[in-house]
Amino acid sequence: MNPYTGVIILTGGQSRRMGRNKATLSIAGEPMIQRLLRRLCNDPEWVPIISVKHPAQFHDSAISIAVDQYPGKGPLSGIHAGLTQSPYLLNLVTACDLPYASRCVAQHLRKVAIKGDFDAVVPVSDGRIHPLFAVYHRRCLDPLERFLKAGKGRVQDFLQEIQTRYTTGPFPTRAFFNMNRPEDYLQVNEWEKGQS
Ligand SMILES: Nc1nc2c(ncn2[C@@H]2O[C@H](COP(=O)(O)OP(=O)(O)OP(=O)(O)O)[C@@H](O)[C@H]2O)c(=O)[nH]1
Repeated sequence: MNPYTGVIILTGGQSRRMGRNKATLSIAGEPMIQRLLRRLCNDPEWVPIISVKHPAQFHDSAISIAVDQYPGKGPLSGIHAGLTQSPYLLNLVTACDLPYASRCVAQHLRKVAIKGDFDAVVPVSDGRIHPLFAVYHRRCLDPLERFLKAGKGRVQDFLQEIQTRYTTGPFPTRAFFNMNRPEDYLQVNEWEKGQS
């Protein structure tokens, strides 16, 4: 198996609940997108692809950008764009609002995907599935395209149409903590203060 894995970082959301762009929220002086690049892509075998709604949203000549082809369809649209752009068979998809996204978890998901040859490997923690920190095989692209063309958009529904493996870990605390609202961001800042 090719050792390279795409890391598709979804940044094309509207951040309505947060009220400001979650991809650029700063944690200990570091914007979320940079934090994710550092945490997940500090090994050359984990190659970032930034999934955006508009090309103007992010620019870095060293990083591949994937632009939504199904605007308004939410995270699945970003996953579709990322998989279209990715030359790799296996791809970690991550939301941009996960401050404690963990490469150990990503590696575990990748191993499970390789061992069982699944279309997607999705973690389950505290009884909740986390499809926005999950590994997707590139062959999800065709079924995903059909799904989106049929006007559908719910991630959970899509996972039922492919060979999805759910895995329960154990996973590190907070690995799937996501910041949707200002109070979640405040909570992360409190945790970070406790670290210093
Ligand atoms: N590329 C792309 N990413 C998206 C899209 N919608 C959501 N995302 C990303 O998917 C992840 C989860 O998004 P949500 O928190 O469900 O939605 P959101 O639009 O960011 O936030 P709300 O407006 O508060 O629902 C985030 O990383 C978003 O940036 C989209 O249409 N395109």
